[in-house]
Amino acid sequence: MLNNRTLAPQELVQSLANITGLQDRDDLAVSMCLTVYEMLPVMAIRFYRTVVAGNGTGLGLLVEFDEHGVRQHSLAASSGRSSARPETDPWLQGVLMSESALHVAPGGECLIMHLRRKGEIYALLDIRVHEGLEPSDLRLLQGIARIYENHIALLDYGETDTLTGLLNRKTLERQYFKIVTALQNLPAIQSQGTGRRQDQVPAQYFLAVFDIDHFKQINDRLGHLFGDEVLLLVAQLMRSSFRSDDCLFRYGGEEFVVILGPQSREGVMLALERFREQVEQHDFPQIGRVTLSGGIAAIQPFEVLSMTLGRADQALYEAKSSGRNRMVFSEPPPAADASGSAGDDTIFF
Ligand SMILES: Nc1nc2c(ncn2[C@@H]2O[C@H](COP(=O)(O)OP(=O)(O)OP(=O)(O)O)[C@@H](O)[C@H]2O)c(=O)[nH]1
Repeated sequence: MLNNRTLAPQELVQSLANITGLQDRDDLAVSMCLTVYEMLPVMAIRFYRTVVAGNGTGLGLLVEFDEHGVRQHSLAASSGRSSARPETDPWLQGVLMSESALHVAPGGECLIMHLRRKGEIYALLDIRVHEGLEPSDLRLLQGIARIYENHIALLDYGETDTLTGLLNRKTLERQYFKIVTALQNLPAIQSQGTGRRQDQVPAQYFLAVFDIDHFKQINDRLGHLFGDEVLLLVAQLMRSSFRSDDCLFRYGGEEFVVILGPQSREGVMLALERFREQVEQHDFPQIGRVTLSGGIAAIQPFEVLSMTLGRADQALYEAKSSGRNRMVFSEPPPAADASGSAGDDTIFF
């Protein structure tokens, strides 16, 4: 069924105000779809997020909007990894590779629009219409897309650490809360699953804390500017070493946090060891060799951030006191099993 509604200007402004009032990117995607659906004569809208797959960039369906209402697919911890099936439509894949921001299918009944973030394609909006949109509708659509992109840029600015460009401490709290909420809802998510093997994702998330070894000596010997340069280089090494859907934070000073998952304990240890070795082997200008130590804790569904951080910190302390330049796993809290820990279970989406 075609949505023939045309919004009055005051409703339009209200809709746009709603978009710019949101901080959660998943809610933002829903609000964006709702606005377009209400504003233009469309039949259906799909919002895809770009996801990094093994062999390049793919698409994950995040929101579907049509006459039946809205269907939102879970993203794994909002990390950009869609739990929905990956999109394999060759036309959509082609659009993803293209430079042009707006694509109209022959016949005009399908429009795809790029949504960009930091110059890269961040999402695709797939709009199905009964007949081609008017030029004025297209301009309206492009305007909404600009508002969305500008708002994402502002969110990015508020969520990142100015020196390293990594996510900041405030964002860690929000991200952590999202993960534990998803883990707590695990049984509900499981019951909605298709049960297909390829839809199964290991349910464990991990939090790792790193601290640069003897960083004070670097500052004392060469000055804070050199110290800052080391922080910057470590952040760059983090970006190149970890997967793009791992969440990287500067926690404060020379402490960094990574949230990894869903992953196995072995996979996490492998990733962290690889990063530790990369830092150890990197030639830091004027300084030479820099090492770091880390502590890792599995995130428990009913544990608050300060407790998980506390366990990771304790493991970090052990890494420091047993010689530095190493990663140490924290043991789960004694009550973990009784509290509904996901353990080695699987999240079904
Ligand atoms: N350059 C720079 N230094 C910082 C920043 N934040 C914290 N520091 C410094 O980081 C140093 C941390 O030193 P310590 O906590 O004693 O630890 P460490 O020297 O790394 O020793 P270990 O952690 O035990 O290996 C202090 O000298 C802080 O002043 C920053 O943003 N820039």
